[in-house]
Amino acid sequence: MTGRDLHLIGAAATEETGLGIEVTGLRVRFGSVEAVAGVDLRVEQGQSLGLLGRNGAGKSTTMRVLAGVVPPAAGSVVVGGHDVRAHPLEAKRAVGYCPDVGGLVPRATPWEHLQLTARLRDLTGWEDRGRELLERFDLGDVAHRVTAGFSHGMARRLSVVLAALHEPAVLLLDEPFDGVDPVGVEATFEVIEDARARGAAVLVSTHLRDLAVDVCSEVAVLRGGARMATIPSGFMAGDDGARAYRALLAG
Ligand SMILES: Nc1ncnc2c1ncn2[C@@H]1O[C@H](COP(=O)(O)OP(=O)(O)OP(=O)(O)O)[C@@H](O)[C@H]1O
Repeated sequence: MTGRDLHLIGAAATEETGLGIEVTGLRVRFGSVEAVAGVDLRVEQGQSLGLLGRNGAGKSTTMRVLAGVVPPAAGSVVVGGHDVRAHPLEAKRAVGYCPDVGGLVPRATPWEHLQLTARLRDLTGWEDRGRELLERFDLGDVAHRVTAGFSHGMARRLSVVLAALHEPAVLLLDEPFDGVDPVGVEATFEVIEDARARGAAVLVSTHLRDLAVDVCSEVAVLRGGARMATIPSGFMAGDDGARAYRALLAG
């Protein structure tokens, strides 16, 4: 069975179970700032959606709600079939989350991060996959070096590895390409394609429109905390896509 076959099975399963990502009318407020002002998103199993928008558009806050880190003020958020408000633990279990910043323990090595992730998620028999992911992201040689001295790109790559380790039903990658070299970008593409092939829903927040177009079936554009449009990624490609994107940002 090929990855494409699995992908199609995943897509068919969505129609029956409604798993994936479903966000309706999401609102988040920090004091007087309305960070998210009514966002609707839907990502089917086996699909990947790119989240684009200017600084402060609400992308990371939306991601944090999906990951169970920030509570929604209003709206409905369902990940992997679990409502984040009604079933927060089940929702968190379904998700693999690469935050935009932080998340690593400076005194711990990549291998210790994997051990901690595995323990928190009650994983067994994860070691081969952990080793394979570290090699794929060119982190094998530093598997036992503390992360304190890691470059920004190395830390980004490890964060993607940790998000992907347990093969989550919902993969959330916030700025996974930021400062990452071509080897890391390629490895992240592979992780996204693998996730899609086994029927996971993937959400990728990035400022890199070209990479979003390459790896996502659709892109959603946020502006001022609200969703302006969700469109097939092909319409965002090339010079025409750049013009369309600028028009959506300008309103
Ligand atoms: N913890 C917080 N406290 C106060 N305001 C916040 C907090 N987190 C986010 N905000 C505000 O919410 C808005 C949306 O921020 P968010 O980080 O979600 O945007 P973003 O689209 O991810 O931006 P960027 O592309 O710069 O990462 C911004 O006005 C930001 O200042």
